[in-house]
Order: sequence, then structure tokens, then C-alpha cells
Amino acid sequence: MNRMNIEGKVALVTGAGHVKGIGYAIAHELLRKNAKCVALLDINDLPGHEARDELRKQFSKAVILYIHCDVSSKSSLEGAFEKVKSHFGCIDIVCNNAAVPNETDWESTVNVNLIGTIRGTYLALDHMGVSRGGGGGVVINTSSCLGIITRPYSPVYGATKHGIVAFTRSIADNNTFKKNKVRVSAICPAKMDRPMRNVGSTMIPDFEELRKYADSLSSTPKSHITDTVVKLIENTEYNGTICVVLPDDPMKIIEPQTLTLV
Ligand SMILES: NC(=O)C1=CN([C@@H]2O[C@H](COP(=O)(O)OP(=O)(O)OC[C@H]3O[C@@H](n4cnc5c(N)ncnc54)[C@H](O)[C@@H]3O)[C@@H](O)[C@H]2O)C=CC1
Ligand SMILES: CCCCC/C=C\C=C\C(=O)C/C=C\C/C=C\CCCC(=O)O
Repeated sequence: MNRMNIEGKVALVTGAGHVKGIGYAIAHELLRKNAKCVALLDINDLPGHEARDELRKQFSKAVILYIHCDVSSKSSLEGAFEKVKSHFGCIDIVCNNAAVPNETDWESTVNVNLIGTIRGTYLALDHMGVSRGGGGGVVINTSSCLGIITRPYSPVYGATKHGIVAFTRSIADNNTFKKNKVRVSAICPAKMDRPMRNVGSTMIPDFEELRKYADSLSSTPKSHITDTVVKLIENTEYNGTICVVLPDDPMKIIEPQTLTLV
């Protein structure tokens, strides 16, 4: 197997501004694998600064930045990529992880989850693509098991997560990405040991029903997610790979649907 070494690499992780979140866990794991520089992007600055300070305490040799960034804003996301590039000189790994589960203000859910991930992936190509002076790299997009199956409680959230899976598969197959030596894959976590932030009835009308359903499910440990992310980054054979992360199976690869078009 050809390997990409995480040691010495520069990474950018969106939605990483909370010590209990998945983005933070990914950033932590990249630092544990000796990434040289990690930028945490988020809109919530106070917990974001706490997350940065906690990582600085644990990984004193690495350079760790917190950057205020709204992934649903073109200028904000472009500015954050520029900042990381000018500060660290290059970008090698991009994790598009920020999301909201808001079925009430559903347009914001599309803007953050789907448009933010698509823009983050294209910006990764601009900054890492070999035809654009970059050194190649890897993009990991966070979808969800709701990007594979559907449930009635979360139609827009689920649509954005299905969109991330479709976009990730298609773009990985695209010659622009292949020629630029940028790989892109997605993780689809099942229910985690901790719900997303601020999730509740103001965001999800059928929240009590969802809660009952969620309570009936086992939780997936965060270490499953970080192990899978590391494998997708390190093993260069993974491209366009969609992995569901389940409590009893951390890396269940989902093959695309087949349908012969005539
Ligand atoms: N917690 C769970 O059960 C599961 C979560 N996921 C996915 O994992 C990812 C991380 O979720 P969690 O860590 O669990 O939740 P979280 O709510 O702690 O993390 C999301 C982060 O994104 C940030 N964010 C929200 N809007 C933003 C914006 N416009 N720009 C920049 N940052 C923004 C939030 O401030 C937060 O820090 C999300 O993509 C989520 O959809 C997938 C499956 C299960
Ligand atoms: C609007 C969508 C559901 C939002 C619930 C919060 C986080 C869920 C993130 C997912 O990606 C969904 C994962 C599994 C679906 C099953 C149950 C939802 C878990 C709800 C909870 O833990 O509070």
C-alpha cells in the first residue's frame, strides 16, 4: 500500500471549535500523528479559543490556530484558506466537517452543510492541486449515516448529507481532481455518544420522536471516527471512498448504486 504520512503535514478542519465535537477529535488525532500545523475553523469563538488552547497544551511543538470562519460565506471561507496558506506555506489535508441540523431555518442547513462542503472541497483543490502549485493532498468530508439512509425527522439535513456523498463520489472520479493529486473521501458517522450542539425542538419539529428513535440506537465512539479518518488519509488507494462509521463496524465501505443507463 502507498502511504501518505500525516507527520509534518498542514491541516485545516472546519467545525472544529468545540472540545467535545467530532472536528476537534479529528484535529486532535492529526496532531497525535504529528501533523505540523492545524487550523481550527468555526463560528463560535469562545469555545473555539478554548479548543485551540487545549490542543496547544497537549501538542506544544505543533502550530495550532483558531480562525473565525463561517463556511456558508464565500468570502469568509476563502479568507480562512488564504490565512492558513500564508501562515503555514501550504495545505495538505482539509476536513469539511461543519454542519447544523436545522430543519426550521432549513436554507441555512443547505448553505452550511452542502454549499460549505462543496466550496471547501473546491478551495482545497485551488490550494493543494499540483497544477496550481500545490503538492496534492486529501479532503475528508463529514456526511452522516443519514447521507445513506433516510428518516422522516430530518429531510433537509438528510438531503445535505446525501448531497455530500454524491458530490464526494463524483468529484473523486473527476479528472481535474485526479490530475491534481487530490483525493477526496467521506465519513458517514452513525449516532454519536454526544448529539450535535443546540439540537432541539426549535430546530427539529419532530424532535421528541427523533429523540425516542435516537435513544433506541447504540452510540458510536469518537475513536472509531478518528481511526477511519486516519486510514482514509494514509492509504492512498482510498479516493471517492464512502465509509459509514458504526458502533460495531468503524469502516463499512458503501459501494455506489448501480444502474445501467441506455
Ligand atoms: N453528533 C452526531 O451524532 C453526528 C454528527 N455528524 C456530523 O459530524 C459533524 C460534526 O458534528 P458534531 O461534532 O457532532 O456536532 P457539533 O455541533 O459539535 O459540531 C459542528 C460544529 O460546526 C460549527 N459550525 C456550525 N455552523 C458553522 C458555520 N456556518 N461555519 C463554521 N462552523 C460552523 C459549530 O459551531 C460546531 O462547532 C457534522 O458534520 C455532523 O453533521 C454525523 C453523524 C452523527
Ligand atoms: C436533523 C437530523 C438529526 C439531528 C440529530 C443530531 C445529530 C445527528 C446527527 C446525524 O448525523 C444523525 C445520526 C444518526 C441518526 C440517528 C439519530 C439522531 C441522533 C439524535 C441525537 O443523538 O440527539
